[in-house]
Amino acid sequence: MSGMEIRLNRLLNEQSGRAMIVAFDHGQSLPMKRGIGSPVSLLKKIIEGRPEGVLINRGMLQQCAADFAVPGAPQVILRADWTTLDSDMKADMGEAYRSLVEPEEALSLGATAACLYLIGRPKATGMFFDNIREVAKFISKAHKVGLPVIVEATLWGLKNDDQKAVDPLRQMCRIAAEIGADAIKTEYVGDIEDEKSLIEDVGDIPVFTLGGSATTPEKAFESASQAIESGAKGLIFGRNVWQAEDIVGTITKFREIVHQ
Ligand SMILES: O=C(CO)COP(=O)(O)O
Repeated sequence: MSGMEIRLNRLLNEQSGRAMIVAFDHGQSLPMKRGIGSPVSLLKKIIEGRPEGVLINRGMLQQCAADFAVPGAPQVILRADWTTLDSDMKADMGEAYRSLVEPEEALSLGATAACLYLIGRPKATGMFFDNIREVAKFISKAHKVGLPVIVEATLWGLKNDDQKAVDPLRQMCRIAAEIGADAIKTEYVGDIEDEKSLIEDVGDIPVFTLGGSATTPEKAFESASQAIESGAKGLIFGRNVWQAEDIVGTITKFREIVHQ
């Protein structure tokens, strides 16, 4: 077993073999809702809920390194890139993608894994060429130092109307798997059989489901359950966790769904 596999398995719960991961990497690419408080106190609450991992950017990891250094703290998944996700930013500067952190830096910052976007169907087709090359290069460098890479395969490009269209999304996930992703992060497409087909099509690597914008707790819990029923290895949920009134209680509920 390689260092990469050892690190990837650290993300999984020892009983269920699955993971509830909280994404808190939004501030780098999206406007944050006013009044939700300091990112440091939010991150401390997230850590208190004891998810298996937290997806964050370099800056917040630097500010909260001590909280991740205590025994039993969640594993760190470092967001290693940036893109224009916000519609105002897209209107202002167009679609763009850059990787920001090298695999060696991710390791030295304490990351167990890194996460990078692969954004399907941008209007600016050149962006996809850059995106796929940068992710593939990152994977090849990361594997030299034993760092697993989660590729976030999406249809967030401006050419696309339906971000959950199963066949083009299945293709994006397959591309991510083919360029060497160790795990995939992608949408729950809203139908268990469709999601199963997408998960099956990437082979043997784990697929984690992302959350999307905040909805009612009932809807978020339902789509989380369906994603797990489809065969997802876990959740990487953000706004439905840290925009909730009771962050720790919400993580506990998602953990029950994932580890049932
Ligand atoms: O994809 C994510 C951020 O990287 C997950 O966060 P959301 O659940 O808020 O969409």
